[in-house]
Amino acid sequence: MPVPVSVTHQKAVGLAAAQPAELPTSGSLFSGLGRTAEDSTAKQQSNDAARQQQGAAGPATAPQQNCGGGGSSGADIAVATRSLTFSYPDIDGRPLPGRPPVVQDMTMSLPRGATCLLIGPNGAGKTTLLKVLGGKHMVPESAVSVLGQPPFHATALTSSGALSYVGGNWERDIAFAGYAIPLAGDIPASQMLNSMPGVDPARRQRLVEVLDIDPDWRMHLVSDGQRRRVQIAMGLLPQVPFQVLLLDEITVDLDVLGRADLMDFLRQECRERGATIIYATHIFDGLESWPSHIMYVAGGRLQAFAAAPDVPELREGRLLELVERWLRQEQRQRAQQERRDPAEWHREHAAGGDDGALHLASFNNGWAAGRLTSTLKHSANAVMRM
Ligand SMILES: Nc1ncnc2c1ncn2[C@@H]1O[C@H](COP(=O)(O)OP(=O)(O)OP(=O)(O)O)[C@@H](O)[C@H]1O
Repeated sequence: MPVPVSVTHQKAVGLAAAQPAELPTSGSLFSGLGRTAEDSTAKQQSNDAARQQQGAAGPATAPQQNCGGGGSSGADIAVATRSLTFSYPDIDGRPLPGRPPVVQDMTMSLPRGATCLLIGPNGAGKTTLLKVLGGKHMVPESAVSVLGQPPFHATALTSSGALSYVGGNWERDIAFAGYAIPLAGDIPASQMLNSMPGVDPARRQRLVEVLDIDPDWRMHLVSDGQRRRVQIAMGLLPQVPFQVLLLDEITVDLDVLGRADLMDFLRQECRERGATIIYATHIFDGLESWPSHIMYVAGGRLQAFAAAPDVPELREGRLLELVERWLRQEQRQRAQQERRDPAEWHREHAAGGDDGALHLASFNNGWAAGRLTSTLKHSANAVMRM
């Protein structure tokens, strides 16, 4: 039986819970700022000092002034990565040949109470990053810390509901029927919502109201957006309300009102309880005032990470403009890269980076049963290759 593990880079060692982030914020990515990581850190330290003077430090306000955790204690950090690198494995457990890691050398930390927008083009690695943070893929214990613990190894984090990942469509693979079959049994919504043990009835009722769920909905007759509302409620219900919530474009099917109410509710949860949310999305309208932090990923790398007050476009209601500029820039860079010598590109990426020493910590994270045809395409087995 293959053990679910992953292929990682050997640089990922020694995450201390209270490590300040190496802020990858780049001045050129934020208009009118010219701000460097050092500037951000200095500003943050002065903000921290001002907060101490005012005696106003607390989980609800701290993230507004705290980008990467510099100046924060370990207990204040909700999510941290250090040199996090992750590759999906081929059928033999080794990285897919010729493909760079999907997440590369990512170092950051996010304080408790933060509402962080995760932005990036299609295929940037957002879902993969959220799944790694959500404990769905194994990486070295030293590479990721959520609430002070490695999320894959500390299973109580996810089983208790303290760490929750809500993403993708509510679907599953069913043998002989196909992949990604929508979950659509003839089950009333009320039965699903009541099936979770130990839930505070007031919280359940609140979620039903926020998400405007009709308990009489039958799950095989609902629309995509209605199914999504129940899915989100189930993700937010557990007995221990989330401390860290990872949302992977969950609002895509929701109407404008449903989305606005949900985002308000989530921000309130962070302010009142010091919970932390990372939200990956491609829909930006009306989100300018939502995030306390903004994180931009492209090509598997963290390209920018900033506290909201440091991003003029957020203050000025021009988030969409900022994202469009980032994506166009990424598109241009990708086009240039593709024009480069492909052999050189292959050597650089397949070798796992500058030192060329890709370390196979372990194999077979993405258990490949049933996916033989897709994985054989990359296999060294010439006879079976499609
Ligand atoms: N199970 C998998 N096996 C191999 N490669 C994968 C797997 N899942 C994703 N990838 C690859 O990883 C890369 C990043 O995918 P990911 O889904 O994390 O991107 P994303 O930023 O969430 O994209 P989108 O915005 O389109 O949802 C893509 O190149 C994708 O092909």
